[in-house]
Amino acid sequence: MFLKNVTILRDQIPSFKQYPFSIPVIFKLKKLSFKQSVTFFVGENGSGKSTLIEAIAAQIGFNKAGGSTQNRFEEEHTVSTLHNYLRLSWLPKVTNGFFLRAETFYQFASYLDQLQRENPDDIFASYGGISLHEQSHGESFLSLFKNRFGKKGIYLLDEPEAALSPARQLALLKIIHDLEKEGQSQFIIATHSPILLGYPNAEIFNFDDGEIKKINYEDTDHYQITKYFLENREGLLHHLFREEEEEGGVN
Ligand SMILES: Nc1ncnc2c1ncn2[C@@H]1O[C@H](COP(=O)(O)OP(=O)(O)OP(=O)(O)O)[C@@H](O)[C@H]1O
Repeated sequence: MFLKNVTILRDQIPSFKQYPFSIPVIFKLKKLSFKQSVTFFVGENGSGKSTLIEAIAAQIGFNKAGGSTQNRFEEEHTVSTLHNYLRLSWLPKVTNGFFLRAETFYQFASYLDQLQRENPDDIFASYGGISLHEQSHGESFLSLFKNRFGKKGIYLLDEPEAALSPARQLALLKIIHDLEKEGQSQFIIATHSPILLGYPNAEIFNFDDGEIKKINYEDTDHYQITKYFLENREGLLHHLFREEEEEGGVN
């Protein structure tokens, strides 16, 4: 693994009253240390996972909307300035890698199409041989993982499960495992997937409760809610729908 610590330069932050510094986990963050080659960020929607992973990616020099240090496509979504206030500690430093942002993957695929049109080189060769637009969403994600990942590098993935079937999520676990066992890759992954989170020996950081804290796999909501749902589906749904009916019953 390469990235050891992310430190936030708190004394340089102009105001904690505005996004992204007002997000509770960012407000409290001082330093995050990585001990394993695979780290997961989990937490409720809106808890700040994407904001932090995007800032780490930007501080490495990756395109904030997804891609590597070479990719320079225009992102349409607003990005935070958090990266300007992060210090990354490496041992050793790597610049190779990729930032997968599920949200902007479509734009990234269009950018590759444009590069392919404008360049004599076969740009698609690193992405499975054909345009990512000509593959299904899930196929294109997996093509990226299989073909573009591999060299010594750091891979930041924001909700990679977004397009992947459960079987393909298992395939991604295998790809991560193969890359990690060679000791050449580090992964930081924001996810809601109980399958991905089950990766062995990963460190999981929970963004709930307003502070980033380590959590065991079995203690995550993702594990517990999924397990409970699968084991008690009928009862849980009955309870859930009855509560809803009772709440909306008067109308
Ligand atoms: N560009 C923005 N401007 C202002 N607030 C923002 C912006 N982007 C995100 N936020 C807010 O910051 C908070 C954290 O958002 P973020 O996208 O990091 O959450 P997340 O944990 O990745 O959520 P999810 O699991 O839904 O992807 C949310 O409350 C969100 O509304």
